[in-house]
Amino acid sequence: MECELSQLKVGFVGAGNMAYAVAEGLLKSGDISADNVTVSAPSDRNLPRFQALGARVSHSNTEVACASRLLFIAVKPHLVPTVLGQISPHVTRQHVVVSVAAGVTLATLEELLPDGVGVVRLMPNLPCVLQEGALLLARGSGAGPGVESLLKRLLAPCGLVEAGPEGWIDAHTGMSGSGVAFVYLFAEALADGGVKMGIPAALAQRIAAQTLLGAGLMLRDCGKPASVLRAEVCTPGGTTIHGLHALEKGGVRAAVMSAVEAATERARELGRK
Ligand SMILES: NC(=O)C1=CN([C@@H]2O[C@H](COP(=O)(O)OP(=O)(O)OC[C@H]3O[C@@H](n4cnc5c(N)ncnc54)[C@H](O)[C@@H]3O)[C@@H](O)[C@H]2O)C=CC1
Ligand SMILES: O=C(O)[C@@H]1CCC=N1
Repeated sequence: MECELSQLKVGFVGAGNMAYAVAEGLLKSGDISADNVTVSAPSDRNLPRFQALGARVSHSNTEVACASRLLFIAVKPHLVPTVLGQISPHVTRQHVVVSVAAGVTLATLEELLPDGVGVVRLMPNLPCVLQEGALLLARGSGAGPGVESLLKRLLAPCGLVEAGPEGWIDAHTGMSGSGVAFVYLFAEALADGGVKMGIPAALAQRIAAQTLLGAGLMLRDCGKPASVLRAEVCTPGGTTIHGLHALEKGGVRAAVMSAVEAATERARELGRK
């Protein structure tokens, strides 16, 4: 990808939540110019917010492929073969194609695109929209370390960006892509517990959100593992250890591990053709 970043043409096929979160992050990096970004979707429904970012929009996926060098595929997994079938004749070795589709493997992407094209699997999560995502990427054989460095730089405003072997991507999808929803379920339950104990629902929901945010920030920024922070909250004979005992009796650890396992297995299943 031999050009000045300010000249780099970026495309998004698919204009949903993930495309928007990634596009916003790229533009926040300051390296990419909004008028070098083109986005396609079959209807106008999702396009105005991309226009508001300054991007150009289209109903033609091939137009986006032709106009771009760095091309994000951000449609639902079952649509990836159709979309790659459309754009493949317009993709060259000058392109890097980055798929965010859950489960779709590098081998499938490489098979559906011309030989030698650099492909990357990127798994973001919804908090990318607030620049607090957790993203993991894996490169195919046609994408060199320079592509990894470039993506890490461009996506840094989306949150934590790490690279790893492809074998980790489905697990990251289960743990973090889907994991966001597991945390929301916990937040709902925490607030419901507050309501059960007499706190009004709206207040309980705000307190639950702040509790998760505070706990998350401490976990990320204090340098202590979760087990240590948890122990610090537990006064001997106090309230927390009684609550934790109830959670353990409910099998919460096993349930969360099973949720990550089930979501990972589903990602693997989506990847099988
Ligand atoms: N939502 C999430 O939390 C996460 C989603 N993903 C992945 O991101 C991808 C997109 O998901 P979302 O953004 O949530 O979906 P979405 O439903 O918000 O967006 C999909 C977009 O694709 C467009 N589209 C449909 N058919 C098309 C076609 N033939 N050509 C071009 N565009 C077409 C739709 O109009 C829509 O703009 C999926 O593959 C999903 O697995 C990955 C990580 C997290
Ligand atoms: O549920 C899904 O399939 C997508 C992938 C990760 C989060 N949402």
